Amino acid sequence: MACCQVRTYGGEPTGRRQPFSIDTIRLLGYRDVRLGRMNLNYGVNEMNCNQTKPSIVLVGARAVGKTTIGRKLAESLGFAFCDTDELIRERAGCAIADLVAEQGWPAFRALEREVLVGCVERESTVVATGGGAVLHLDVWPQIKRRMLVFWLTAPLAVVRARLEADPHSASLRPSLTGEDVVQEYERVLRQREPLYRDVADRIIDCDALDSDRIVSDIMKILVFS
Ligand SMILES: Nc1ncnc2c1ncn2[C@@H]1O[C@H](COP(=O)(O)OP(=O)(O)OP(=O)(O)O)[C@@H](O)[C@H]1O
Ligand SMILES: O=C(O)C1=C[C@@H](O)[C@@H](O)[C@H](O)C1
Ligand SMILES: [Mg+2]
Repeated sequence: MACCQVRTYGGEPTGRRQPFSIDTIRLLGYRDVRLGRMNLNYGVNEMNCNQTKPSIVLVGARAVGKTTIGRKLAESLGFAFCDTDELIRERAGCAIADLVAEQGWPAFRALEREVLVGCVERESTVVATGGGAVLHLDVWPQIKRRMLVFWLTAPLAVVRARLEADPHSASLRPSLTGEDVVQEYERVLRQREPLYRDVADRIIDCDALDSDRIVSDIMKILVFS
């Protein structure tokens, strides 16, 4: 029986974070929680002992595959799935592009913040976030106390191609700056990369792999007892 969950922080005493190995931690069905060697030195944060299974949050740039991977990962884990953009659409009662056109990005970000805060209490859930969810700096410490955060990355060319090919891009991903969406992509990504890095417990380089392969790679990281 599980008694307590632990969360490890990868990183050096300097504060510079590194991806760490959570392979040795039985995060799911954890009868026996052990810490990787490096983590012993760098701090352990006890998580809520009543929580049954730690939820997983996916962050990353637009069109990197958070929704696609998140849905499949949830299925593989037997977890619930939720998507913050979907919840925002439900609350707004319209497409993201219409919300932004009518009320502007601040209205979208306000709803996004509410939805993110609502996700903090979710158990046994995979949460796919929107590309800008990391902008809500004050919410992430709460999220990180209870959930594992995976940052999905892929080469710029791969993501740009998906962004252009995705028929949902127009309604899901209106321009953030007034520039062409593909043009602004690289600059926005550069600005946000430190934020993704800062919240991430683990970085998943999706490269141009198919989604089943990415899910199976993530499943291998999560060790079952
Ligand atoms: N591994 C993959 N291989 C090929 N196509 C993919 C892969 N992952 C996602 N896609 C495609 O890329 C597009 C964007 O994927 P998805 O909507 O999952 O991205 P996202 O990260 O959730 O984007 P957003 O930040 O806007 O929510 C979709 O058309 C999806 O089918
Ligand atoms: O990168 C962003 O800021 C966004 C990404 C999408 O997932 C949506 O959340 C919305 O279009 C904003
Ligand atoms: Mg998405």
